[in-house]
Amino acid sequence: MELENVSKRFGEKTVLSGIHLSVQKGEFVAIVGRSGCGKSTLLRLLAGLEDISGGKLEQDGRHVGGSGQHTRFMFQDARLLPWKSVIDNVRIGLTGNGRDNGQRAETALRLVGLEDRANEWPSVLSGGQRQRVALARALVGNPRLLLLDEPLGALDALTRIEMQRLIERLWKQRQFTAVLVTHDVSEAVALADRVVLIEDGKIALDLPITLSRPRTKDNGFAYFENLILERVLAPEDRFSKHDEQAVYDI
Ligand SMILES: Nc1ncnc2c1ncn2[C@@H]1O[C@H](COP(=O)(O)OP(=O)(O)OP(=O)(O)O)[C@@H](O)[C@H]1O
Repeated sequence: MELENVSKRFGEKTVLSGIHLSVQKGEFVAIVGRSGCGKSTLLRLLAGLEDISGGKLEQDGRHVGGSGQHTRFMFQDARLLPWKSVIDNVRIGLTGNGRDNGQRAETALRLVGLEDRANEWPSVLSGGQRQRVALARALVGNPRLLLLDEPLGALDALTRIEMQRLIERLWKQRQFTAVLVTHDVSEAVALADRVVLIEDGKIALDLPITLSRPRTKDNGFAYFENLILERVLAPEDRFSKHDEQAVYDI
C-alpha cells in the first residue's frame, strides 16, 4: 500500500494530513498514538471504508475504494452473529457458496484451536474464544491484507499474549500483510516489523523494529519500547528527575 500526502477531513476538521506511508506485501505494521489522534481513521482509509480528502492511496498500484474481498477487518469486539453457530460465523468470511466452504471453515477453526466448538453458540464462548472465531472468520478467505483495530484491547493479560502469539504464527504461515492499531506499545513492539506513531494527525515516527522473532522482553525489546513511549508521552507527562526525587521523598 502506498500513501502519498494523504489527508482526511470530516467537515471543517482535519483529522489526518501529510501522511506518507508505504506498507510492503507481507509486512506487519503497527500504528500507535494517543486516543483521538486518527489511528482508526487511517485504518478505515486503508480498508476503503472512508474516502481520502486529498493525496493518493493505492494498493498494488490501484486506487483503493470500497473494501475488496482481499481485505479483512478485526475489531475489539468479535461481532459474531448470536443466532449462528461458531462454524456458520466463520463461513460468513467466505464470499459465495463454494462447495468447499464447510471444509474451509473447519480448517480455519482448526487454525485457531476451536475445531471442537464448531457447533456451539457464540454466547457460550469466552471473550478470548470469541476473538479466535473472529480471527478464523477474518482469515478463512485467505485475505492479502488484515486490518486489526485494537482486536485484543478487551482481553485479560494472559489471553492477550496467547492471541498475540497466535496472530504472529498465522501471519507467518499465511503471509498476509497486517496493519494493527493498538494503544499498547509493548504489543506493537512484540508483533510489528515497523511501528508508526501518529501525533496530531501526522506521522511523528516510523520505526523499524529490528529484533528477531519470536521476541522476548529482553534489553533490546525494552530499548524499542522506551524509545516509542518517550515519544508518545507529552513532555509534561514525562517522568522527570524532579518527579523521581519527589517519589523518593514520599
Ligand atoms: N465519521 C466521523 N465524523 C466526524 N469526526 C470523526 C469521524 N470519525 C472520526 N472522527 C474524529 O476524528 C478524530 C480521530 O478519530 P479516530 O477514531 O481515528 O481516533 P483514534 O486514534 O483511533 O482514537 P482511539 O484510540 O480513541 O480509538 C477524532 O477527533 C474523531 O472525533
